[in-house]
Amino acid sequence: MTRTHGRPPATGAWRAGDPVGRRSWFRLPGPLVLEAGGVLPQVDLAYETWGELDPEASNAVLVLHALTGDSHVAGPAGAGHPSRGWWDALVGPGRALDTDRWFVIAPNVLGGCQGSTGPASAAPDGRPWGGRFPAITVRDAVQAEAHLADALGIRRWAAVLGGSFGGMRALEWAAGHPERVAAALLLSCCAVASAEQIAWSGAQIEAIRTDPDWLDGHYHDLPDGRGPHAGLGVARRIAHITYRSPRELEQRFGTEHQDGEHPWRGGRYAVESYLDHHADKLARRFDAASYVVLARAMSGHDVGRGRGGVEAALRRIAARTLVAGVDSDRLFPLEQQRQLAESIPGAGFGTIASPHGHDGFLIEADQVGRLVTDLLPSGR
Ligand SMILES: CC(=O)SCCNC(=O)CCNC(=O)[C@H](O)C(C)(C)COP(=O)(O)OP(=O)(O)OC[C@H]1O[C@@H](n2cnc3c(N)ncnc32)[C@H](O)[C@@H]1OP(=O)(O)O
Ligand SMILES: N[C@@H](CCO)C(=O)O
Repeated sequence: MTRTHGRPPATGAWRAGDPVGRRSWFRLPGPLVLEAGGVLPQVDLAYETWGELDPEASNAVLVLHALTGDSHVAGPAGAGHPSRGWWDALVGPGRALDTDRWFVIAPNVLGGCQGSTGPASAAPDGRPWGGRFPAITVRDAVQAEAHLADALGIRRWAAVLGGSFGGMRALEWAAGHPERVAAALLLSCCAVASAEQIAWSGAQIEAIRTDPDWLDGHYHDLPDGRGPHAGLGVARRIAHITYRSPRELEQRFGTEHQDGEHPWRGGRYAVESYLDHHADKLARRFDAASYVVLARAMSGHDVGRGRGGVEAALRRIAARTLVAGVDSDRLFPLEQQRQLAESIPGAGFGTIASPHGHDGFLIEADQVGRLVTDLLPSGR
């Protein structure tokens, strides 16, 4: 296993109290045979860690990111990360995931584009996988993560945490490897993708595939960084609407025009400008083919597949489990999490109160922190 240790960047917004993360890469010991039938001959996972693994490897907490997240859970921008960690407030000395006690580890998902093997990575012929990258599932991603855990000597996670796509993987860990998960926090996720979730993703995927620079996914070696960036931007616009609540959009933007622009004269409403901003930001940092592969994996999520159905799969879970969702989430409605909690033996259920919709699990860090504290055992 190759490990390279990170250090605080020489410049950038380093803050007192920031935990020192280490960025590392792990190569799977052999080919990964995929649930849908393909094989990835070589797989690398990029991951970051905070804190120290104890000698018994008993204090490891796995944090799993959402669709366009990455391994950078905490800490300043820098070293390939354009912004601060996405759950920055949760990880560090004295925080909910206290790095004086817990060894926190976050991999970039299989199929991703922030260091782990994905469509932009080189295939065995040396050229980018592009459109040849095989279909992957939530289960494949967890299988790759299990190899990483093995390599680090972690037989059992003290806890596995994730929201949305990360929550799907956390659930898959708990149901597929019950003996390896002591506690699980399942946020803003579901047992099986709903028709509406698949429909939203399908529209986003179509936006990418109809971009003239999609080229069936074979765009990675086009000159000047050309690619289906416009299509990815449209996908993000569609997705971002589903990530926020109608009430929030109304209160923040209403019918306001963007400064200096008028919609009757070719200008934009403020809410359109806001979506443009999120589209541009994602198109700059994310690979469209990864987006397609991961969105497809989310649509294929079904924890009950091959396990006698959802109820039977959820009954296998042995972890102390807490399920929570955001009260204003229209993409992963709270009812899905309530049903999950009811079907998992002994699971607790919590509500994150937020006007922000699905993204509330990222934004309401204080409330998520309290859920983490409730879940993790206190004392040493
Ligand atoms: C770069 C990275 O994100 S690294 C990888 C980690 N990322 C992830 O895990 C993805 C998850 N993150 C996300 O989905 C989102 O970024 C969230 C949920 C964290 C954002 O939530 P919020 O903090 O509520 O941000 P919000 O949706 O209000 O957007 C704020 C941005 O919109 C911009 N904005 C607001 N109104 C307008 C407008 N009318 N026109 C244009 N831009 C606007 C703000 O300037 C701000 O820009 P900035 O983010 O570049 O500073
Ligand atoms: N906004 C988040 C939530 C997706 O569930 C992301 O882009 O990853």
